[in-house]
Amino acid sequence: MAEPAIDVRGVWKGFHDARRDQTVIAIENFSFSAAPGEFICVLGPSGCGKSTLLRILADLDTQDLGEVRVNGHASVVFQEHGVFPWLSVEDNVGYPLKVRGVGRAERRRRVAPLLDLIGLTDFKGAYPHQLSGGMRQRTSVARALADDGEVLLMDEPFGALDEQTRLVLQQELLRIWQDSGKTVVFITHSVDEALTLADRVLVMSARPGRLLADVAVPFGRPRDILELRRDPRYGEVTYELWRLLRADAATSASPEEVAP
Ligand SMILES: Nc1ncnc2c1ncn2[C@@H]1O[C@H](COP(=O)(O)OP(=O)(O)OP(=O)(O)O)[C@@H](O)[C@H]1O
Repeated sequence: MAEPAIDVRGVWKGFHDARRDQTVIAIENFSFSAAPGEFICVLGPSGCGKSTLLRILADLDTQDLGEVRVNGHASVVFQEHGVFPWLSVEDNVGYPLKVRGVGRAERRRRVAPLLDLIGLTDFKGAYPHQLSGGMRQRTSVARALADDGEVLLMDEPFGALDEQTRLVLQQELLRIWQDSGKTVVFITHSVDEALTLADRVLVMSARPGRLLADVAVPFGRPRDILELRRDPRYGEVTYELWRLLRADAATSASPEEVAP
């Protein structure tokens, strides 16, 4: 069997809560692995530790316990504010190349097909404040593609967008991913988004984040994200994921959260 692209074993992570002078466990004994080219969605309620997990995978934070192996370079797309307001679209996308010392002419040459891919060629000279939210997120995705890691880590990249823009970008992401062979870890709190995109959905419990279930998504590829919703299995898996989340919410509410 091929070596996993990502291997996470028994990861724990806590943060010091200065107000209460105690440690809050954000991630509890979390393990999973991803095969090269697999699309994994991590689904869980707000505050369950999804971003923390992603930051650990991206090497932006370290776990307290456990092992994390990411094979190759990881590129990251954040939820919002992922683009530099003082750079044009073209310079935002080319930024990772600049950091590596790639000269201006070569950057332009490499960025051009990416701008084309995300449909922003006509806006390459625009600045983020002149763009819609969807265009900014496209820019973010293109920048991660310019960075060209074998692994793409995405932290709720479409969370702040309206439903229609979100669907368009999901379909685009699937198309780009399908041709790229990249391994993707995509964080979301949307059941629909997870089912639309993923090969496997890792369901996280409410804080502390534990792996509740690793659910295989039964739909083939390539996916038409509208047709998908007509598949009778769509309702079944949606129900299964909601059932897991609801059962966890019922058992994990802290006394102060359920107190009248
Ligand atoms: N730097 C930090 N210092 C202290 N506590 C933190 C820090 N980062 C995260 N936490 C805590 O860890 C827990 C998990 O946070 P995290 O941001 O990973 O959750 P999340 O699932 O990504 O949430 P959301 O879906 O709302 O973005 C939360 O209780 C949060 O308050």
